[in-house]
Amino acid sequence: MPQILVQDLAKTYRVAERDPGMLGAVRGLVRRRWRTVEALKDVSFSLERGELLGFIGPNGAGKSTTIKILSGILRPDGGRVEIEGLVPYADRIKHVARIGVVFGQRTQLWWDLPVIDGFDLLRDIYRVDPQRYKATRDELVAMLRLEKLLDQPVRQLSLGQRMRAEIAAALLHEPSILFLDEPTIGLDAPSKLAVREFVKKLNQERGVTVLLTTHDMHDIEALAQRVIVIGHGQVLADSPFEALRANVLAERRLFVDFAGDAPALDLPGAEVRNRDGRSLELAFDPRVTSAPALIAAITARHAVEDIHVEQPAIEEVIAKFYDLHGANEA
Ligand SMILES: Nc1ncnc2c1ncn2[C@@H]1O[C@H](COP(=O)(O)OP(=O)(O)OP(=O)(O)O)[C@@H](O)[C@H]1O
Repeated sequence: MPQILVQDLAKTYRVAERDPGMLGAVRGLVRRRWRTVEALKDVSFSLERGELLGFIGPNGAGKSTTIKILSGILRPDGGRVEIEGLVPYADRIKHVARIGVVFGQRTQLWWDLPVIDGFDLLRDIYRVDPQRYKATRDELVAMLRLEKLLDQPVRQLSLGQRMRAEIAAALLHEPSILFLDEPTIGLDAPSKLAVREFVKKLNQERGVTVLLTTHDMHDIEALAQRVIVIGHGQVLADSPFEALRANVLAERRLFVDFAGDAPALDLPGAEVRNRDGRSLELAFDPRVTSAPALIAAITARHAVEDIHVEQPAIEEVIAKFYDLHGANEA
């Protein structure tokens, strides 16, 4: 039995419609019109203990809705969810003791309280054994470099500092599963790296299962062994990222700087993408030709100063995938 099982999950929201202007607002008070939004149609996947899953999709695809259902905040309209044998929305109290949740855009700490007091409150809420709590807290404080922040009210923390405190807060009761909804949103580069490094360690050394949603493809590249892409309320892909790349945008790019002006080249299997002064950019499909074959053909006929090969950035691969599935912003 997988640790997380999701089958045919469906969730529809009812949204009040309003005509524009003041008159529309008044009319809306008297007679409401409703529209439905199918956030999830039939989402199915499962996760084994210790996996680190990147859960991605364009804006409005249903990622947060899925996390809210998995964490027991929302009840689905259809389908089945079981996490360690519990149904999150039905067995909420038992369930929340086993999971940690971080929503990048919201805080679970108390805005006006010093960080350490918020931690202590969570200890009481989760009824964590005091000795165990102290050991876990001190370890998290050291790992996330929170020592100097403990006495500061949460509202005084920078975004990056707050995010580190939020992650610690979500882990004080030692959950076996961590849901991270955009944990690096708005963070500067060093803070992003710190969060990534911590999440990786938590997963690899403690075996905590992680489900991560993010729009930052570098998070995915750095962390996720497996990626699920959702769009239109459905799972569009579920595979290791490299398999997705191979299916979507296998092409490689060859960048050549010539000793003189870049020549007009016509090489089988390669297409000139850009030619500018002495530089040339070629795109090629590695299943058709290879970088060494192209380099050999070019250097046999032309004096070359520099040459390197790149693969398309992960953002490009994902953008192309959304495009192919007509899944841009739902
Ligand atoms: N409380 C709500 N009431 C009405 N509609 C909602 C509500 N929450 C989400 N939706 C709608 O459900 C759909 C899925 O939203 P959700 O927040 O799950 O997407 P997401 O993939 O997390 O998007 P993003 O990447 O923009 O955060 C969207 O069309 C959204 O407008």
